[in-house]
Amino acid sequence: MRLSKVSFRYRRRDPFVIQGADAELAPGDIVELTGVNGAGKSTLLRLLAGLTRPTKGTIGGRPAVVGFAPDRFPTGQPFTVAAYLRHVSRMRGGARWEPWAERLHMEHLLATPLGELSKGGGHKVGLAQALMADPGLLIMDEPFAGLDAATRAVLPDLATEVAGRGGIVVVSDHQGGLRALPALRHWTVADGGLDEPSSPAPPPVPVPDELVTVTVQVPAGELPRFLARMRGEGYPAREIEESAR
Ligand SMILES: Nc1ncnc2c1ncn2[C@@H]1O[C@H](COP(=O)(O)OP(=O)(O)OP(=O)(O)O)[C@@H](O)[C@H]1O
Repeated sequence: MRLSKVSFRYRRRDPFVIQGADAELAPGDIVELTGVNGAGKSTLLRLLAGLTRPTKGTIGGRPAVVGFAPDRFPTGQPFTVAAYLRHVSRMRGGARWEPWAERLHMEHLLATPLGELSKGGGHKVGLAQALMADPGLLIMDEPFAGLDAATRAVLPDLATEVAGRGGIVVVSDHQGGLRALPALRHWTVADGGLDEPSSPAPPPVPVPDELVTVTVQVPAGELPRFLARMRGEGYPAREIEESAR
């Protein structure tokens, strides 16, 4: 996939948000995109996805199937999460959505109407619909923002799997969530220009969260409230079946 002298502005006479961007992406590439707020990261991601056309220049060789996880999932649709994922599955030729619901820790959200989702919940739905299609180009806009720790920990594996199948992955990220990946490419957007520094940014300071499993016994009548509270705080809490205890 190749970007040749790509420039973009939202309206005539507006300044260009992206100016003269040149870049090449090869199968298996994973790219981390950074830049200050308003630099043009989301704009560039939409151009890469083909959701917006360049004002000048061209983007060629885009893989046929694009998965796009937006920074804000549009929740104004009259579906529950499960109904929405079934709908996307039908549009994507019957792709299975259940494994994604499990990997993204969203089973407890399936009966929730899209309009009632939290920011992180909406984010998970956006990721599930993007991944479901087995994309040749996966674009994720700030996927680490608003996600609980267990789901953040899964994202590097998901990116690696798509790249391992020959896909291209481009991710805007302020948090260095993919920095542990070997051969991660790094792009920055500043003053409209797209740059790929030869020396990568320093590794992130935060240590990845280590997950431990604990068991807690609560009176049966309090279980729904307890689970809701834990999940509300971002923990993937679930009841353990009697036979599995
Ligand atoms: N729909 C739009 N119409 C007009 N201008 C827009 C639109 N969307 C974004 N912009 C402008 O384009 C510029 C780049 O915005 P963009 O959202 O791409 O930046 P970003 O790097 O993703 O920012 P952030 O880190 O805050 O998400 C900003 O000046 C923004 O105000």
